[in-house]
Amino acid sequence: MSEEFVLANARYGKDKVRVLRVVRSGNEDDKAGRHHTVVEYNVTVLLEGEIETSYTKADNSVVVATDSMKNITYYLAKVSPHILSPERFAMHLGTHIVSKYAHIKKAFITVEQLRWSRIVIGPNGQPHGHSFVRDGEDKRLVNVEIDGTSPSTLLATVTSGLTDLLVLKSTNSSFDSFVRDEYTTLPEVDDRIFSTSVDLSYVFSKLEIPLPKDEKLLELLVPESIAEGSVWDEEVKERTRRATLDVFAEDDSASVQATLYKMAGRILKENAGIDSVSYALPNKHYIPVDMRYIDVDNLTPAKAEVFTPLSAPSGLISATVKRK
Ligand SMILES: O=c1[nH]c(=O)c2[nH]c(=O)[nH]c2[nH]1
Repeated sequence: MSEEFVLANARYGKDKVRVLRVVRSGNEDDKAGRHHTVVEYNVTVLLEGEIETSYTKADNSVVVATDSMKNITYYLAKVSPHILSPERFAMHLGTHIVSKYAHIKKAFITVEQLRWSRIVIGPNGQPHGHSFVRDGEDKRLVNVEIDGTSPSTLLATVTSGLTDLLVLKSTNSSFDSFVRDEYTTLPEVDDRIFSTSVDLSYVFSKLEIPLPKDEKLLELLVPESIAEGSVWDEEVKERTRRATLDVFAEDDSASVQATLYKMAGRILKENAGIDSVSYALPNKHYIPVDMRYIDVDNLTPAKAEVFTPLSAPSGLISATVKRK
């Protein structure tokens, strides 16, 4: 009798592979001249392909162990010339796995990069050669999908962005003219605090990577097209973070929705290689304290100076903006 169910989809892999990589570029013999760069990544590797029988027939012959995925991640962290760019490293990892295992058709690589910024020392602000500071809880987040279903090329979809960028502005934010009915208790305000924790992601135009013929190259390094690709350069990261902060600070905000749309538009204007931009912006409410108990006006927007953060609930405003 045939079973009454089938495997609808399957994807598996390793999560939270934590890696810190030191890149040494100065004169190591001279303690004072040592110049290092560090990156810290949390990597997720997930695979799809001809792996059904591992679920349906207990057939482990199709299983690349998740432990091996962890080992490949460490190995490429050691040898990849792309380690300092999370986008390129993720592409290297994904293309390496899909081209090495014929029955693995797709790789989904996520790289979360934690902040380690160079410490600036002394009165003249000298960047230190090998000391770093966690100067923010925001993270860079990169998702790469490598599609190896076609025989001669790999198709890469690269999504990049940031999470947990906490911002607050203390004026130039209003919210009025919204629906008023029997459920409405929120007063209209021409001035309020606007605070959010920015989650931003943007999708680059798809990239075709021709499979290199040289086995060695495939084994060890990335296809040239990744190395040459310039669209993932640091400048894009800097421009998108800058656009987010600039627009947030400068906009005379009519709502989170309206500010979000302007941020996304600026990113699309400034970055030709980006096809669409998504934001998720929690509206982290700060409520003026009602001080009428002591006959003090702290509620009129212009007089509101003491606020209390509302940990929950928060609004959650999200949208994707794309080119026409
Ligand atoms: O900018 C805002 N957008 C909303 O949709 C909303 N809803 C709400 O209660 N406050 C706000 N603020």
